[in-house]
Amino acid sequence: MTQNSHQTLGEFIIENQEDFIYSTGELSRLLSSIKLATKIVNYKVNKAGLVNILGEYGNENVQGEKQQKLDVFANETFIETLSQREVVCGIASEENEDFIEIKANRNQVNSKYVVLIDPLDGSSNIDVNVSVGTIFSIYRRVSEPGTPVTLEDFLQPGNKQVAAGYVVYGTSTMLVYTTGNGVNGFTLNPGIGTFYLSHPNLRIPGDGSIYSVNEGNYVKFPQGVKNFIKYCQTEEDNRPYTSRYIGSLCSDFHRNMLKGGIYLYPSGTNNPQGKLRLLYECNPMAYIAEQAGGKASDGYRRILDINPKELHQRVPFFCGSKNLVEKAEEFMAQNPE
Ligand SMILES: O=P(O)(O)OC[C@H]1O[C@](O)(COP(=O)(O)O)[C@@H](O)[C@@H]1O
Ligand SMILES: [Mg+2]
Ligand SMILES: [Mg+2]
Repeated sequence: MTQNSHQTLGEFIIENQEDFIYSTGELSRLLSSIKLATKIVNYKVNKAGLVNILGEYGNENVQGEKQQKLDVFANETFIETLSQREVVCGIASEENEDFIEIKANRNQVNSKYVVLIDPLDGSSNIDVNVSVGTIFSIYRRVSEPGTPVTLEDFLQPGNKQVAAGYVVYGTSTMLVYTTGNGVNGFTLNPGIGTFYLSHPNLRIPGDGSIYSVNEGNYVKFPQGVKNFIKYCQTEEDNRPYTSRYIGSLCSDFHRNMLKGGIYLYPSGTNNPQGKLRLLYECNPMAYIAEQAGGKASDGYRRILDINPKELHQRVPFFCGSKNLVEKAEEFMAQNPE
């Protein structure tokens, strides 16, 4: 792997494509298209209040959530940017009920990749100028190229991902991704419109003193989670830990990756499967966490080994520093649901 701190994302993608077992340059073109779509979304996010893109769009998505204008803009931007470049044969998105087969001139796009995407993560923070993100997950299709794309091409376990990443539109805009050879972070220089390698070889500290969970749901949590939160708050050893919760998965995950910590979105009496979606939120973040030395589970099972059944299925999510996730799992095992 070649790295120098002033390397651009474009150079990094090209210079490291040989590390990718299926390397033909196709994945590099796909990653470059995601980079382009990210810049277009970033341009809107940064001046959201000035360009009438705050507030609700007026529709509900398949999750029953009110779509924000920026959800729709980001969704359309990623779908258009990837489709026009014929770098994917199919796209599944949080904002679309079904997957989209990409056709060019009515013919099947001959790409071997499908992408699953959360175009705008942390939607509840858009209107209040708190950082939001984008999450993507890439697989090789399982159906034969040239044949219709199938649901099976998307319902693959996370351990089959060939690449995954997220973007944080925060104080600066960062894109963090992996193709299975470690995790690297790039910061956008808005003046030039170029991403530069700013965080090479990211590693999550094994331990940490930050826990991120919406404690407003405390009474609905499983006993194991309640006990883990009490453990974090107990004055003992290097505890109590610090509670930090932004309410944007990308931003909470990113902070915990840099500082050490755990993010939890457990099941609750109101949502037995939790809130986060396995395919385009938990799998990509779990792949990045593991590639950076961290861990991700649903409290019991490794997220990446879960066999998906539905496009928008949800799973409880425990992710971050290895020792903290294992501690939380200990409490879950002591109080099985
Ligand atoms: O407001 P809650 O229930 O704590 O949920 C916050 C979580 O939901 C999400 O906003 C879900 O993602 P979307 O915004 O993409 O739907 C996560 O980013 C975040 O961690
Ligand atoms: Mg999300
Ligand atoms: Mg979203």
